[in-house]
Amino acid sequence: MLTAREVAVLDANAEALGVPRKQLMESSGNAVARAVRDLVDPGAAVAIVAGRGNNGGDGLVAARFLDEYEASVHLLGRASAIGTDIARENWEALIEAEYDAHEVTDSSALALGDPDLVVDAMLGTGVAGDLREPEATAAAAMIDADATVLSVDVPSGVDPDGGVRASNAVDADHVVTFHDTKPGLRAVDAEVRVEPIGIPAAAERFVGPGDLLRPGRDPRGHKGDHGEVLVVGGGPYTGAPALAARSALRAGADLVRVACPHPVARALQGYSENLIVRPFEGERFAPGNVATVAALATGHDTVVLGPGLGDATATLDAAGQLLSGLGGTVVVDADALQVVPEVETDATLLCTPHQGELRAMGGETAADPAERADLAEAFAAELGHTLLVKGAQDVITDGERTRRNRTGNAGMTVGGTGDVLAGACGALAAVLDPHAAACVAAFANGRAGDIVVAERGHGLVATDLVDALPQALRRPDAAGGAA
Ligand SMILES: NC(=O)C1=CN([C@@H]2O[C@H](COP(=O)(O)OP(=O)(O)OC[C@H]3O[C@@H](n4cnc5c(N)ncnc54)[C@H](O)[C@@H]3O)[C@@H](O)[C@H]2O)[C@H](O)CC1
Ligand SMILES: [K+]
Repeated sequence: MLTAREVAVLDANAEALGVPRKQLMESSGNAVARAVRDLVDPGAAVAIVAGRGNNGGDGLVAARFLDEYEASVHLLGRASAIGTDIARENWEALIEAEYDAHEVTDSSALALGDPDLVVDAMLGTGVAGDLREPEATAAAAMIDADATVLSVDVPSGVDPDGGVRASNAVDADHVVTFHDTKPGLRAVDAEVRVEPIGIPAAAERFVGPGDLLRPGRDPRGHKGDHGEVLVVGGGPYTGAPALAARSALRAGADLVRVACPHPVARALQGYSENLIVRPFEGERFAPGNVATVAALATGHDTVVLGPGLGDATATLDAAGQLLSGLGGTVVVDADALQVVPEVETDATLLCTPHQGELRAMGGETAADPAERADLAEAFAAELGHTLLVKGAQDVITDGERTRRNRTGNAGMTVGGTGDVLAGACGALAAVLDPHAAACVAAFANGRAGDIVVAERGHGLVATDLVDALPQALRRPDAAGGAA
Protein backbone atom coordinates (compact mmCIF):
# COMPACT_ATOMS: atom_id res chain seq x y z
CA MET A 1 0.00 0.00 0.00
CA LEU A 2 1.65 3.27 -1.10
CA THR A 3 0.65 6.78 -0.10
CA ALA A 4 1.30 9.59 -2.57
CA ARG A 5 4.29 10.60 -0.41
CA GLU A 6 5.74 7.08 -0.56
CA VAL A 7 5.36 7.15 -4.36
CA ALA A 8 7.41 10.36 -4.47
CA VAL A 9 10.07 8.80 -2.20
CA LEU A 10 10.34 5.69 -4.39
CA ASP A 11 10.45 7.67 -7.63
CA ALA A 12 13.29 9.82 -6.34
CA ASN A 13 15.14 6.76 -5.01
CA ALA A 14 14.66 4.98 -8.33
CA GLU A 15 16.04 8.03 -10.12
CA ALA A 16 19.10 8.04 -7.84
CA LEU A 17 19.61 4.37 -8.72
CA GLY A 18 19.64 5.28 -12.41
CA VAL A 19 16.00 4.70 -13.35
CA PRO A 20 14.69 8.15 -14.35
CA ARG A 21 11.06 9.20 -14.06
CA LYS A 22 10.61 9.33 -17.82
CA GLN A 23 11.43 5.62 -17.93
CA LEU A 24 8.86 5.02 -15.19
CA MET A 25 6.31 7.03 -17.18
CA GLU A 26 7.06 4.91 -20.28
CA SER A 27 6.39 1.80 -18.21
CA SER A 28 3.22 3.28 -16.73
CA GLY A 29 1.91 4.22 -20.18
CA ASN A 30 2.71 0.77 -21.48
CA ALA A 31 0.82 -0.75 -18.54
CA VAL A 32 -2.19 1.43 -19.43
CA ALA A 33 -2.04 0.17 -23.04
CA ARG A 34 -1.92 -3.45 -21.84
CA ALA A 35 -5.03 -2.79 -19.76
CA VAL A 36 -6.76 -1.30 -22.85
CA ARG A 37 -5.89 -4.43 -24.87
CA ASP A 38 -7.49 -6.59 -22.21
CA LEU A 39 -10.69 -4.53 -22.34
CA VAL A 40 -11.34 -3.78 -26.04
CA ASP A 41 -10.24 -5.35 -29.32
CA PRO A 42 -7.95 -3.76 -31.93
CA GLY A 43 -9.86 -1.34 -34.12
CA ALA A 44 -11.95 -0.11 -31.19
CA ALA A 45 -12.27 3.64 -30.58
CA VAL A 46 -10.23 4.72 -27.55
CA ALA A 47 -10.43 8.32 -26.26
CA ILE A 48 -7.51 9.29 -23.99
CA VAL A 49 -8.31 12.32 -21.83
CA ALA A 50 -5.02 13.69 -20.47
CA GLY A 51 -4.43 16.19 -17.67
CA ARG A 52 -1.47 18.53 -17.45
CA GLY A 53 0.55 16.52 -14.96
CA ASN A 54 2.30 13.16 -15.04
CA ASN A 55 -1.02 11.30 -14.81
CA GLY A 56 -1.74 12.89 -18.17
CA GLY A 57 1.78 11.96 -19.24
CA ASP A 58 1.00 8.29 -18.66
CA GLY A 59 -1.99 8.65 -20.99
CA LEU A 60 0.11 10.36 -23.65
CA VAL A 61 2.61 7.49 -23.55
CA ALA A 62 -0.20 4.91 -23.78
CA ALA A 63 -1.29 6.37 -27.15
CA ARG A 64 2.01 5.24 -28.71
CA PHE A 65 1.28 1.64 -27.73
CA LEU A 66 -2.21 1.62 -29.31
CA ASP A 67 -1.51 1.96 -33.02
CA GLU A 68 -3.95 -0.89 -33.82
CA TYR A 69 -6.74 1.12 -32.21
CA GLU A 70 -8.65 4.24 -33.24
CA ALA A 71 -6.96 6.22 -30.48
CA SER A 72 -7.60 9.97 -29.99
CA VAL A 73 -5.82 12.12 -27.40
CA HIS A 74 -7.53 15.10 -25.73
CA LEU A 75 -5.14 17.29 -23.71
CA LEU A 76 -7.09 19.39 -21.20
CA GLY A 77 -5.38 22.73 -21.71
CA ARG A 78 -2.59 24.13 -23.79
CA ALA A 79 0.60 22.15 -24.23
CA SER A 80 2.42 25.13 -22.72
CA ALA A 81 0.52 24.47 -19.48
CA ILE A 82 1.83 20.92 -19.13
CA GLY A 83 3.51 20.89 -15.72
CA THR A 84 6.48 18.57 -16.20
CA ASP A 85 9.17 18.12 -18.84
CA ILE A 86 8.59 14.40 -19.15
CA ALA A 87 4.87 14.85 -19.87
CA ARG A 88 5.54 17.72 -22.29
CA GLU A 89 8.17 15.70 -24.19
CA ASN A 90 5.63 12.92 -24.59
CA TRP A 91 3.07 15.37 -25.92
CA GLU A 92 5.60 16.79 -28.39
CA ALA A 93 6.42 13.26 -29.60
CA LEU A 94 2.72 12.63 -30.33
CA ILE A 95 2.45 15.84 -32.33
CA GLU A 96 5.69 15.18 -34.22
CA ALA A 97 4.49 11.65 -35.00
CA GLU A 98 1.12 13.07 -36.17
CA TYR A 99 -1.04 11.19 -33.70
CA ASP A 100 -4.67 12.21 -33.44
CA ALA A 101 -3.95 14.56 -30.50
CA HIS A 102 -5.75 17.81 -29.65
CA GLU A 103 -5.35 20.63 -27.14
CA VAL A 104 -8.73 21.31 -25.56
CA THR A 105 -8.63 24.99 -24.69
CA ASP A 106 -12.38 25.36 -24.17
CA SER A 107 -13.95 22.53 -22.18
CA SER A 108 -17.24 22.89 -24.07
CA ALA A 109 -15.25 21.99 -27.21
CA LEU A 110 -14.27 18.62 -25.78
CA ALA A 111 -15.51 16.09 -28.37
CA LEU A 112 -14.83 12.48 -27.36
CA GLY A 113 -16.72 11.12 -30.39
CA ASP A 114 -18.34 7.76 -29.77
CA PRO A 115 -15.56 5.85 -27.99
CA ASP A 116 -15.74 2.20 -26.93
CA LEU A 117 -13.35 3.02 -24.11
CA VAL A 118 -12.25 6.22 -22.37
CA VAL A 119 -8.85 6.45 -20.65
CA ASP A 120 -9.10 8.81 -17.66
CA ALA A 121 -5.57 10.21 -17.44
CA MET A 122 -6.61 13.54 -15.95
CA LEU A 123 -5.51 13.41 -12.32
CA GLY A 124 -3.66 10.91 -10.16
CA THR A 125 -1.69 11.32 -6.95
CA GLY A 126 -1.42 15.06 -7.54
CA VAL A 127 -5.14 15.75 -7.15
CA ALA A 128 -6.39 18.26 -4.61
CA GLY A 129 -10.08 18.81 -3.92
CA ASP A 130 -13.10 18.81 -6.25
CA LEU A 131 -12.33 18.69 -9.97
CA ARG A 132 -11.83 22.18 -11.32
CA GLU A 133 -12.39 23.12 -14.97
CA PRO A 134 -11.79 21.72 -17.53
CA GLU A 135 -11.47 18.40 -15.65
CA ALA A 136 -14.99 18.76 -14.25
CA THR A 137 -16.58 19.10 -17.70
CA ALA A 138 -14.38 16.30 -19.03
CA ALA A 139 -15.51 14.00 -16.22
CA ALA A 140 -19.13 14.72 -17.11
CA ALA A 141 -18.36 14.07 -20.81
CA MET A 142 -16.93 10.68 -19.87
CA ILE A 143 -20.18 9.77 -18.18
CA ASP A 144 -22.18 11.00 -21.20
CA ALA A 145 -19.95 9.00 -23.56
CA ASP A 146 -21.53 5.86 -22.16
CA ALA A 147 -18.23 4.01 -22.66
CA THR A 148 -16.10 1.79 -20.46
CA VAL A 149 -13.86 4.03 -18.32
CA LEU A 150 -10.31 2.98 -17.49
CA SER A 151 -8.66 5.28 -14.94
CA VAL A 152 -4.89 5.75 -14.76
CA ASP A 153 -3.46 5.23 -11.26
CA VAL A 154 -6.61 6.48 -9.45
CA PRO A 155 -10.00 7.64 -10.73
CA SER A 156 -9.62 11.41 -11.22
CA GLY A 157 -11.02 13.17 -8.20
CA VAL A 158 -10.40 10.32 -5.75
CA ASP A 159 -7.88 11.14 -3.04
CA PRO A 160 -5.20 8.41 -3.38
CA ASP A 161 -4.45 8.38 0.37
CA GLY A 162 -7.80 8.81 2.10
CA GLY A 163 -10.09 7.61 -0.69
CA VAL A 164 -12.31 10.68 -0.37
CA ARG A 165 -14.23 11.11 -3.64
CA ALA A 166 -14.70 14.59 -5.01
CA SER A 167 -18.38 15.20 -5.76
CA ASN A 168 -17.58 15.26 -9.48
CA ALA A 169 -14.98 12.47 -9.47
CA VAL A 170 -14.79 10.06 -12.38
CA ASP A 171 -16.77 6.83 -12.10
CA ALA A 172 -14.22 4.26 -13.27
CA ASP A 173 -15.05 0.73 -14.37
CA HIS A 174 -11.38 -0.26 -14.25
CA VAL A 175 -8.24 1.21 -12.68
CA VAL A 176 -4.62 0.42 -13.54
CA THR A 177 -2.33 1.56 -10.73
CA PHE A 178 1.43 1.29 -10.48
CA HIS A 179 3.96 -0.61 -8.35
CA ASP A 180 1.59 -1.13 -5.41
CA THR A 181 -2.02 -0.35 -4.62
CA LYS A 182 -3.01 2.94 -2.98
CA PRO A 183 -5.00 3.31 0.26
CA GLY A 184 -7.61 5.43 -1.55
CA LEU A 185 -8.43 2.61 -3.96
CA ARG A 186 -10.00 0.48 -1.21
CA ALA A 187 -13.14 2.64 -1.45
CA VAL A 188 -13.28 2.51 -5.26
CA ASP A 189 -15.97 0.27 -6.81
CA ALA A 190 -13.97 -0.80 -9.87
CA GLU A 191 -11.72 -3.60 -11.03
CA VAL A 192 -8.19 -2.55 -9.90
CA ARG A 193 -5.03 -3.98 -11.42
CA VAL A 194 -1.55 -3.28 -10.02
CA GLU A 195 1.21 -3.19 -12.61
CA PRO A 196 4.99 -3.09 -12.06
CA ILE A 197 6.67 -0.14 -13.72
CA GLY A 198 10.34 -1.01 -13.16
CA ILE A 199 10.94 0.62 -9.80
CA PRO A 200 13.77 -1.56 -8.45
CA ALA A 201 13.22 -3.22 -5.06
CA ALA A 202 16.40 -1.43 -4.01
CA ALA A 203 14.47 1.87 -4.08
CA GLU A 204 12.66 0.59 -1.00
CA ARG A 205 15.36 -1.66 0.47
CA PHE A 206 18.02 1.07 0.57
CA VAL A 207 17.50 4.54 2.01
CA GLY A 208 17.97 7.13 -0.75
CA PRO A 209 17.63 10.86 -1.46
CA GLY A 210 13.88 10.32 -1.83
CA ASP A 211 13.67 9.66 1.88
CA LEU A 212 14.63 13.31 2.44
CA LEU A 213 11.27 14.25 0.91
CA ARG A 214 9.39 12.94 3.93
CA PRO A 215 7.41 15.69 5.59
CA GLY A 216 9.50 17.04 8.41
CA ARG A 217 10.34 20.64 8.49
CA ASP A 218 7.73 23.12 7.43
CA PRO A 219 9.88 25.94 5.99
CA ARG A 220 7.14 28.33 7.11
CA GLY A 221 7.46 26.99 10.64
CA HIS A 222 8.20 29.10 13.69
CA LYS A 223 10.86 28.78 16.38
CA GLY A 224 10.19 25.69 18.46
CA ASP A 225 8.14 24.04 15.71
CA HIS A 226 11.09 22.03 14.52
CA GLY A 227 11.83 20.38 17.76
CA GLU A 228 13.42 20.93 21.10
CA VAL A 229 15.98 18.29 21.94
CA LEU A 230 17.51 17.43 25.29
CA VAL A 231 20.88 15.69 25.26
CA VAL A 232 21.63 13.85 28.51
CA GLY A 233 25.32 13.14 28.50
CA GLY A 234 28.78 14.00 29.67
CA GLY A 235 30.70 12.93 32.68
CA PRO A 236 33.96 11.22 31.82
CA TYR A 237 33.70 12.85 28.40
CA THR A 238 32.63 16.31 27.27
CA GLY A 239 33.18 16.12 23.51
CA ALA A 240 30.48 13.50 22.90
CA PRO A 241 27.48 15.46 24.23
CA ALA A 242 28.75 18.60 22.50
CA LEU A 243 28.95 16.77 19.17
CA ALA A 244 25.47 15.28 19.64
CA ALA A 245 24.02 18.66 20.56
CA ARG A 246 25.66 20.54 17.69
CA SER A 247 24.59 17.81 15.30
CA ALA A 248 20.97 18.10 16.48
CA LEU A 249 21.08 21.82 15.73
CA ARG A 250 22.56 21.27 12.28
CA ALA A 251 19.97 18.56 11.56
CA GLY A 252 17.20 21.06 12.15
CA ALA A 253 16.34 21.21 15.86
CA ASP A 254 15.41 24.70 16.98
CA LEU A 255 16.61 24.43 20.55
CA VAL A 256 19.06 21.95 22.03
CA ARG A 257 19.82 21.76 25.72
CA VAL A 258 22.43 19.55 27.35
CA ALA A 259 21.85 18.08 30.80
CA CYS A 260 25.30 17.22 32.15
CA PRO A 261 27.28 17.06 35.42
CA HIS A 262 28.39 20.42 36.80
CA PRO A 263 32.12 19.83 36.28
CA VAL A 264 31.71 19.45 32.50
CA ALA A 265 29.13 22.21 32.07
CA ARG A 266 31.65 24.98 31.60
CA ALA A 267 33.75 22.93 29.19
CA LEU A 268 30.64 22.05 27.25
CA GLN A 269 29.46 25.64 27.07
CA GLY A 270 32.86 26.44 25.67
CA TYR A 271 32.26 24.24 22.63
CA SER A 272 29.56 26.45 21.23
CA GLU A 273 27.48 29.43 22.24
CA ASN A 274 24.56 27.68 20.51
CA LEU A 275 24.34 25.13 23.31
CA ILE A 276 22.16 25.69 26.35
CA VAL A 277 23.61 23.77 29.27
CA ARG A 278 21.57 22.49 32.23
CA PRO A 279 24.10 21.21 34.79
CA PHE A 280 23.13 18.72 37.52
CA GLU A 281 24.91 17.85 40.78
CA GLY A 282 27.77 15.37 40.91
CA GLU A 283 30.61 14.14 38.72
CA ARG A 284 28.48 11.66 36.76
CA PHE A 285 24.82 11.04 35.99
CA ALA A 286 23.48 9.18 39.05
CA PRO A 287 20.10 8.14 40.51
CA GLY A 288 20.00 11.36 42.52
CA ASN A 289 19.82 13.34 39.28
CA VAL A 290 16.99 11.35 37.64
CA ALA A 291 14.09 13.44 38.94
CA THR A 292 15.69 16.70 37.82
CA VAL A 293 16.57 15.38 34.37
CA ALA A 294 13.16 13.70 33.94
CA ALA A 295 11.43 16.99 34.71
CA LEU A 296 13.66 18.73 32.18
CA ALA A 297 12.94 16.04 29.57
CA THR A 298 9.16 16.61 29.70
CA GLY A 299 9.71 20.03 28.15
CA HIS A 300 11.43 18.61 25.05
CA ASP A 301 10.24 16.79 21.92
CA THR A 302 12.99 14.22 22.02
CA VAL A 303 15.77 13.14 24.36
CA VAL A 304 19.20 11.83 23.36
CA LEU A 305 20.54 9.72 26.23
CA GLY A 306 24.07 8.44 26.33
CA PRO A 307 26.81 10.52 24.67
CA GLY A 308 29.78 10.61 27.01
CA LEU A 309 27.88 9.35 30.05
CA GLY A 310 30.33 6.54 30.76
CA ASP A 311 29.38 3.12 32.14
CA ALA A 312 29.73 3.54 35.91
CA THR A 313 27.21 1.32 37.70
CA ALA A 314 25.42 4.29 39.25
CA THR A 315 25.21 5.95 35.83
CA LEU A 316 23.66 2.88 34.23
CA ASP A 317 21.21 2.60 37.12
CA ALA A 318 20.24 6.22 36.59
CA ALA A 319 19.88 5.68 32.84
CA GLY A 320 17.51 2.77 33.44
CA GLN A 321 15.47 4.75 35.97
CA LEU A 322 15.26 7.73 33.64
CA LEU A 323 14.13 5.59 30.66
CA SER A 324 11.50 3.77 32.70
CA GLY A 325 9.91 7.10 33.62
CA LEU A 326 9.97 8.80 30.20
CA GLY A 327 7.43 8.92 27.38
CA GLY A 328 7.84 10.28 23.85
CA THR A 329 10.86 9.34 21.73
CA VAL A 330 14.26 8.74 23.25
CA VAL A 331 17.42 8.15 21.23
CA VAL A 332 19.66 5.81 23.21
CA ASP A 333 23.34 5.60 22.32
CA ALA A 334 26.71 4.46 23.67
CA ASP A 335 26.93 3.04 27.19
CA ALA A 336 23.24 3.70 27.96
CA LEU A 337 22.34 1.01 25.40
CA GLN A 338 23.28 -1.68 27.92
CA VAL A 339 20.20 -0.99 30.04
CA VAL A 340 17.64 -1.13 27.18
CA PRO A 341 16.92 -4.90 27.18
CA GLU A 342 15.91 -4.82 30.87
CA VAL A 343 14.00 -1.55 30.93
CA GLU A 344 10.20 -1.26 30.85
CA THR A 345 9.20 2.09 29.39
CA ASP A 346 6.33 3.89 27.67
CA ALA A 347 8.88 5.79 25.61
CA THR A 348 9.63 4.79 22.02
CA LEU A 349 13.33 4.07 21.96
CA LEU A 350 15.51 4.64 18.92
CA CYS A 351 18.66 2.67 19.72
CA THR A 352 21.84 3.35 17.74
CA PRO A 353 24.30 0.54 18.55
CA HIS A 354 27.34 -0.40 16.56
CA GLN A 355 27.66 -4.14 16.13
CA GLY A 356 29.67 -4.66 19.32
CA GLU A 357 27.05 -2.77 21.34
CA LEU A 358 24.30 -4.77 19.61
CA ARG A 359 25.92 -8.02 20.72
CA ALA A 360 26.33 -6.61 24.25
CA MET A 361 22.57 -5.92 24.22
CA GLY A 362 21.92 -9.55 23.33
CA GLY A 363 21.48 -9.16 19.61
CA GLU A 364 23.27 -11.06 16.87
CA THR A 365 25.04 -9.79 13.80
CA ALA A 366 26.63 -11.17 10.64
CA ALA A 367 29.04 -10.06 7.95
CA ASP A 368 26.48 -10.36 5.15
CA PRO A 369 24.28 -7.21 5.12
CA ALA A 370 21.07 -9.09 4.24
CA GLU A 371 21.64 -11.60 7.03
CA ARG A 372 22.56 -8.79 9.41
CA ALA A 373 19.30 -7.05 8.50
CA ASP A 374 17.25 -10.16 9.26
CA LEU A 375 18.98 -10.64 12.62
CA ALA A 376 18.48 -7.00 13.55
CA GLU A 377 14.81 -7.15 12.53
CA ALA A 378 14.23 -10.13 14.79
CA PHE A 379 16.00 -8.44 17.70
CA ALA A 380 14.07 -5.18 17.23
CA ALA A 381 10.83 -7.17 17.29
CA GLU A 382 11.98 -8.86 20.51
CA LEU A 383 13.00 -5.53 22.08
CA GLY A 384 9.91 -3.68 20.87
CA HIS A 385 11.98 -0.68 19.84
CA THR A 386 13.60 0.79 16.71
CA LEU A 387 17.21 -0.17 15.99
CA LEU A 388 19.71 1.66 13.85
CA VAL A 389 22.61 -0.82 13.72
CA LYS A 390 25.66 1.04 12.47
CA GLY A 391 28.04 -0.61 10.03
CA ALA A 392 29.42 -0.40 6.48
CA GLN A 393 25.74 -0.76 5.66
CA ASP A 394 23.56 0.57 8.48
CA VAL A 395 20.43 -1.45 9.22
CA ILE A 396 17.30 0.42 10.32
CA THR A 397 14.43 -1.70 11.61
CA ASP A 398 11.42 -1.49 13.91
CA GLY A 399 10.88 -5.23 13.81
CA GLU A 400 8.57 -4.97 10.79
CA ARG A 401 9.99 -2.41 8.36
CA THR A 402 13.68 -3.03 7.68
CA ARG A 403 15.86 -0.92 5.42
CA ARG A 404 19.56 -0.50 4.82
CA ASN A 405 21.69 2.58 4.32
CA ARG A 406 24.70 2.53 2.02
CA THR A 407 26.05 6.09 2.39
CA GLY A 408 29.26 6.70 4.36
CA ASN A 409 32.83 5.54 4.06
CA ALA A 410 35.69 3.93 5.92
CA GLY A 411 36.89 7.33 7.16
CA MET A 412 33.89 7.48 9.44
CA THR A 413 35.21 5.01 11.97
CA VAL A 414 36.89 8.00 13.61
CA GLY A 415 35.63 8.78 17.11
CA GLY A 416 32.57 10.96 17.49
CA THR A 417 30.68 9.99 14.33
CA GLY A 418 28.27 7.97 16.47
CA ASP A 419 27.57 11.04 18.61
CA VAL A 420 26.84 13.05 15.46
CA LEU A 421 24.44 10.34 14.27
CA ALA A 422 22.69 10.21 17.66
CA GLY A 423 22.21 13.98 17.63
CA ALA A 424 20.81 13.90 14.09
CA CYS A 425 18.40 11.13 15.15
CA GLY A 426 17.28 13.33 18.06
CA ALA A 427 16.49 16.27 15.81
CA LEU A 428 14.75 14.22 13.10
CA ALA A 429 12.72 12.16 15.58
CA ALA A 430 11.14 15.46 16.63
CA VAL A 431 9.53 15.78 13.19
CA LEU A 432 9.40 12.21 11.84
CA ASP A 433 8.41 8.83 13.25
CA PRO A 434 11.41 7.01 14.78
CA HIS A 435 11.88 4.61 11.87
CA ALA A 436 11.83 7.39 9.24
CA ALA A 437 14.02 9.57 11.47
CA ALA A 438 16.60 6.79 11.77
CA CYS A 439 16.56 6.22 7.99
CA VAL A 440 17.06 9.90 7.21
CA ALA A 441 19.67 10.38 9.94
CA ALA A 442 21.72 7.37 8.80
CA PHE A 443 21.52 8.53 5.18
CA ALA A 444 22.45 12.13 5.99
CA ASN A 445 25.26 11.22 8.40
CA GLY A 446 26.88 8.94 5.84
CA ARG A 447 26.28 11.38 3.03
CA ALA A 448 27.90 14.14 5.10
CA GLY A 449 30.94 11.87 5.42
CA ASP A 450 30.97 11.31 1.67
CA ILE A 451 30.71 15.05 1.01
CA VAL A 452 33.65 15.77 3.35
CA VAL A 453 35.84 13.05 1.79
CA ALA A 454 34.95 14.27 -1.73
CA GLU A 455 35.86 17.83 -0.83
CA ARG A 456 38.87 17.31 1.43
CA GLY A 457 40.07 13.75 1.07
CA HIS A 458 40.55 11.47 4.05
CA GLY A 459 41.40 12.63 7.56
CA LEU A 460 37.75 13.34 8.37
CA VAL A 461 36.95 14.33 11.95
CA ALA A 462 33.49 14.25 13.53
CA THR A 463 33.06 18.03 13.57
CA ASP A 464 33.41 17.99 9.77
CA LEU A 465 30.28 15.83 9.66
CA VAL A 466 28.32 18.27 11.79
CA ASP A 467 29.11 21.11 9.42
CA ALA A 468 28.19 19.05 6.33
CA LEU A 469 24.79 17.88 7.67
CA PRO A 470 22.69 20.72 6.20
CA GLN A 471 24.07 20.00 2.72
CA ALA A 472 23.57 16.26 3.24
CA LEU A 473 19.92 16.88 4.19
CA ARG A 474 19.16 18.93 1.08
CA ARG A 475 16.05 17.50 -0.58
CA PRO A 476 16.00 16.33 -4.21
CA ASP A 477 13.61 18.15 -6.50
CA ALA A 478 10.35 16.32 -5.76
CA ALA A 479 9.28 16.46 -9.40
CA GLY A 480 12.56 15.09 -10.71
CA GLY A 481 16.32 15.53 -10.67
CA ALA A 482 18.37 14.13 -7.80
CA ALA A 483 20.10 16.71 -5.58
N1 LIG B 1 5.80 5.72 -9.30
C1 LIG B 1 4.65 5.97 -9.90
O1 LIG B 1 3.58 5.48 -9.52
C2 LIG B 1 4.64 6.91 -11.08
C3 LIG B 1 3.44 7.53 -11.42
N2 LIG B 1 3.33 8.41 -12.43
C4 LIG B 1 2.10 9.15 -12.68
O2 LIG B 1 2.27 10.45 -12.12
C5 LIG B 1 1.04 10.81 -11.49
C6 LIG B 1 1.27 11.95 -10.52
O3 LIG B 1 1.62 13.04 -11.36
P1 LIG B 1 1.64 14.56 -10.79
O4 LIG B 1 2.15 15.41 -11.91
O5 LIG B 1 2.37 14.57 -9.49
O6 LIG B 1 0.14 14.91 -10.45
P2 LIG B 1 -1.20 14.67 -11.32
O7 LIG B 1 -0.87 14.45 -12.75
O8 LIG B 1 -1.99 13.66 -10.61
O9 LIG B 1 -1.99 16.08 -11.15
C7 LIG B 1 -1.29 17.26 -11.10
C8 LIG B 1 -1.96 18.24 -12.02
O10 LIG B 1 -3.38 18.29 -11.77
C9 LIG B 1 -3.77 19.61 -11.38
N3 LIG B 1 -4.80 19.46 -10.36
C10 LIG B 1 -4.65 19.09 -9.07
N4 LIG B 1 -5.84 19.03 -8.46
C11 LIG B 1 -6.78 19.39 -9.38
C12 LIG B 1 -8.20 19.54 -9.36
N5 LIG B 1 -8.90 19.27 -8.24
N6 LIG B 1 -8.85 19.91 -10.50
C13 LIG B 1 -8.12 20.18 -11.62
N7 LIG B 1 -6.77 20.06 -11.74
C14 LIG B 1 -6.13 19.67 -10.60
C15 LIG B 1 -2.48 20.23 -10.87
O11 LIG B 1 -2.53 21.63 -11.02
C16 LIG B 1 -1.46 19.62 -11.80
O12 LIG B 1 -1.47 20.27 -13.02
C17 LIG B 1 0.58 9.53 -10.89
O13 LIG B 1 -0.78 9.56 -10.52
C18 LIG B 1 0.87 8.55 -12.02
O14 LIG B 1 -0.19 8.52 -12.94
C19 LIG B 1 4.49 8.77 -13.24
O15 LIG B 1 4.15 8.90 -14.56
C20 LIG B 1 5.58 7.72 -13.21
C21 LIG B 1 5.87 7.17 -11.84
K1 LIG C 1 -6.68 9.33 -13.33
